[in-house]
Amino acid sequence: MRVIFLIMDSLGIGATPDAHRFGDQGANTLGHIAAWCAEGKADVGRQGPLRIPHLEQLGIGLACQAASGALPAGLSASPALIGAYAAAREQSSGKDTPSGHWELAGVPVLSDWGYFDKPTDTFPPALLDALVKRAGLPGYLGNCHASGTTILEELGEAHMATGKPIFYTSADSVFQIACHEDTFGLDRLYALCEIAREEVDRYNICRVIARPFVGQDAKHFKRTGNRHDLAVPPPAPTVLQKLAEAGGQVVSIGKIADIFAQVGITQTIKATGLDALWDATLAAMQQTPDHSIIMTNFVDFDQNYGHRRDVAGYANGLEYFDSRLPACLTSLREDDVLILSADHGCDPTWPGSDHTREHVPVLIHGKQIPTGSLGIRNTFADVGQSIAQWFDLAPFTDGHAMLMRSQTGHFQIA
Ligand SMILES: O=P(O)(O)O[C@H]1O[C@H](CO)[C@@H](O)[C@H]1O
Ligand SMILES: [Mn+2]
Ligand SMILES: [Mn+2]
Repeated sequence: MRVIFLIMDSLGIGATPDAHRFGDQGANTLGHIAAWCAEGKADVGRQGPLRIPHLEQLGIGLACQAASGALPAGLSASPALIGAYAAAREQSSGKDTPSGHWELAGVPVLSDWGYFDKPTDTFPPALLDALVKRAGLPGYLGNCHASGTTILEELGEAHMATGKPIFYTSADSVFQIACHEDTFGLDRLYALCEIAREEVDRYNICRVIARPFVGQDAKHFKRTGNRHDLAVPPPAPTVLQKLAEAGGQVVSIGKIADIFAQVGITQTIKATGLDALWDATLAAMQQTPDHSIIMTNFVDFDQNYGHRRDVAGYANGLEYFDSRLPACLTSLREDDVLILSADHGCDPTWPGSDHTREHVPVLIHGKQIPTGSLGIRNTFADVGQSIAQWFDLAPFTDGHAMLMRSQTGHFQIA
């Protein structure tokens, strides 16, 4: 058996009961995108109601309805279902990318991360001093909460002129560093991030993120695919690590290896953009042996559309993603299982530029997988627990398997 595990980064399907803790009551990434499309408010580069027929057949509309009480506008109430679907709630304390991925892989993060809360003068002086000293910097810019593209427009030129890196953060437990690839240098940025990783450990920060960019001036700055995330390792063995230790293959495509701090990954494939991520995923499906997990993170939904509050862009991305699904479905072997899910929401119609606390879809398809509802799941860890059961790995303390696999490879709703 192989599991093809595709993460549509930030594709939430409706606020969770605890969303008020985050100011996210009423958020609904998929629901609001579909509504805007149906109202003709997302006609840039595409037109009209949201068209995602293959995701619909996998149950995404019904999962959104189960989570939010409403079917996304334009989607069918009775699609010709080809899989089992659920809506899952996050148990982890944060709504960040690593927490979401780790919980999906069986390991929720119940402790709190450290956060840099203040909107300006954000970072502790001791941290800033240590970075300037250890990295031999002429100073720094930023030191605030910001959207990563807005801050380039504001400070990118000053950065080029002074050589001072741009430090910023968000509602997530992150320390982000933006530097120009040519004037500052990519290797220097990565080296600076390594130092920062050591320095932010004492603040219990989940990730340092290198945010390299290119371009001559504020109007033309563009972030590149050389983004690099330095995460702390997951707090306990994930299903990836368990399978790798049992001799299986774990293929990371895109950001997955970074998100898991390389733990439990046996092969890393880099790719940038929805098209290249799909190409790499389909190629890996041809080459990867039995007893393996292929896991891909489709970051564009989050990074290019969700955080940018770009509804039309998000809709366009979803329609493109959907158009690549048939090739994936026909590449599935007899006992392969395809899982589509997300790590948190990032509603592009929501105020600000941060993630939103939402249910995520869990869409499971395979030749042996029954069709129907798997209900509302109280933790994303139900996904990791299921995969562990399928591969006959030791069970997790969190989560309940959603579908049980018998010795003969037959699946049954648990
Ligand atoms: O605004 P940009 O730089 O895309 O950053 C976003 O990406 C980070 C990682 O997901 C989030 O914490 C958010 O700050
Ligand atoms: Mn994410
Ligand atoms: Mn994000």
